Amino acid sequence: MMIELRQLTKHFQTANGTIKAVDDINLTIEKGQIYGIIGYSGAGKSTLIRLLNQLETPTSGEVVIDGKVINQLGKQDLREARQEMGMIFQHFNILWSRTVADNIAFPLEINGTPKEEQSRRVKELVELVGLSGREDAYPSQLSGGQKQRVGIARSLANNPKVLLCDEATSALDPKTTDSILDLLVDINQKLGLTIVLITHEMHVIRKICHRVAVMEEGRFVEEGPVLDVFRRPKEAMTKEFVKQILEPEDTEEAVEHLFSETNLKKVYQLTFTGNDAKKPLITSVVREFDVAVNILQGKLTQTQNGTYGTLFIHLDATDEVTEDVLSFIKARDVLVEVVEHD
Ligand SMILES: Nc1ncnc2c1ncn2[C@@H]1O[C@H](COP(=O)(O)OP(=O)(O)OP(=O)(O)O)[C@@H](O)[C@H]1O
Repeated sequence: MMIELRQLTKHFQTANGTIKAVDDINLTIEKGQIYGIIGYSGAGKSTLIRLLNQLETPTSGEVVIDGKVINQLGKQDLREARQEMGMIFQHFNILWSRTVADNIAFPLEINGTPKEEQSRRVKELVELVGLSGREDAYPSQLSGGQKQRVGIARSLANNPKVLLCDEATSALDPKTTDSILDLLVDINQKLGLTIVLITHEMHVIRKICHRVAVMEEGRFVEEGPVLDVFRRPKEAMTKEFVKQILEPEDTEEAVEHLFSETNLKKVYQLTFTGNDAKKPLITSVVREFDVAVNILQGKLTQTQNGTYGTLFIHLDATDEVTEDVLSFIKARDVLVEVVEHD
């Protein structure tokens, strides 16, 4: 395992009393995992991520990174341990007076890496993050996505084992967000890097995380594989986040609309939870059975663990064939519910 938090607590004393920013958190993150922590503003996410690299020291508890209890290290050892953790930020934290190449070289200069080695490493990193050709540009000449690519390259300069991402895409538009998230997955796979990210956007969790924790008032109210949490959100807060990507009200409205526009009496709602894809399933139904399948509406979303979402279909077949088709679908681990018009 790469990261372990043991009864981790951080309290702040303020004029209005004690704030429990992080309150007795236990967590294990495996090597190579992309771990997401989601919560609203004030939940304690920033404090938690800052505890991971000791920008904050805990009130009590332990932060274990790659076998070392880093909140008990002396200065020199802590400096070394920190080199194994890169961090990227919402507002990029890049140096405006330096070129792309010199920004990326900065951490290498600081730790005295020889010039030649610096140039070699910068070239590698520029390629890795897709900035070839922009080495001599200044930050003001770059788009937001490119600035974050510089931030990512710089954070990787010292070959860290862990990358911490603090709302790394929150300042970017949706398309740029997706390209940066794709880059993070690419780096995770190529380098086997463990990634911990904090966000208030479910889309980010959905797109790249393997596991997620939902944080509220310093605690994790829910934790697990992304798909399990999507499938069975237990807490009200989690349901709100899951809604961000599934919008069930829209679906209900759409079905009402469907019934009012057509004279259909019965449709089937298929819920996919981690299956490969809808297409092969529907194609094989049509091949195997004497049935016409109308796909009425659907919202399917890809996660790191498979497809999640719902599809509304209408079947034009005899009752017997319909029964067989439904059994066939259910046998493929798809939940089937009947929606009837009343
Ligand atoms: N240095 C500090 N001194 C006092 N209180 C603090 C300090 N840092 C954070 N807090 C408080 O701790 C709580 C958690 O803050 P934190 O910034 O970790 O939350 P967050 O989930 O990251 O929210 P945001 O996204 O707004 O930063 C808040 O109530 C905040 O006001």
